[in-house]
Amino acid sequence: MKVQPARLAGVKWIEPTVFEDHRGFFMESYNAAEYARNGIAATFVQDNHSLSAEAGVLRGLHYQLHPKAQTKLVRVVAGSILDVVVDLRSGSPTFGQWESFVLSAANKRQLLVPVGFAHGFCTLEANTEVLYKVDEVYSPTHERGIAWNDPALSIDWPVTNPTLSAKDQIYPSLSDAELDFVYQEDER
Ligand SMILES: Cc1cn([C@H]2C[C@H](O)[C@@H](COP(=O)(O)OP(=O)(O)O[C@H]3O[C@@H](C)C(=O)[C@@H](O)[C@H]3O)O2)c(=O)[nH]c1=O
Repeated sequence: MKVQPARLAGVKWIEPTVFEDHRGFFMESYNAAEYARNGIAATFVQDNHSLSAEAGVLRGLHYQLHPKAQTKLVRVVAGSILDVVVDLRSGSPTFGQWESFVLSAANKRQLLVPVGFAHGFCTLEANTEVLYKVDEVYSPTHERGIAWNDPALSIDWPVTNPTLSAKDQIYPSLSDAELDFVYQEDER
């Protein structure tokens, strides 16, 4: 596997080793020891799987507060997404900045989203399935969000009129969001 640091410190772009043959392919989509050797030492406790039926479904921007803050390891097994992370860490040189990545069933890439980031994605194809591991369980009382279209973020989404959940239509802007993340110098 290859792991590359993203522009935003702590975010990692992962290229698994894929073995292709006449039957199709095989890959280790996760291996605790190998990922730890590559600097991804989270202990994952929950696996999530979502299907979005149409292109232009946007889920986000989501995070959980401490003590239920989550590291996420994201991949796509059908279709494709534009995956977006936003730095929410107080004291970070890149606070409020976003970065995006295309994850697809075809490219088999994974994205490591550390604690301290809001996460969201927009589907680029119908019937897109996203799988992600998290290192803290879901906690509705700690769940928070930021408006996907906050002008202060000005994220370059692939659609202007996405399909949203009711919850995602009323999240506040970054300036009004409740945050409890602090940037640590060693977060590379
Ligand atoms: C996230 C989550 C939701 N649920 C339930 C709550 C709700 O009834 C239903 C759908 O939840 P949501 O609308 O929050 O699902 P969704 O909008 O897909 O939320 C997800 O979005 C992406 C971008 C993330 O980063 C995830 O962490 C998560 O927040 O599933 C769980 O039971 N466990 C979970 O871990």
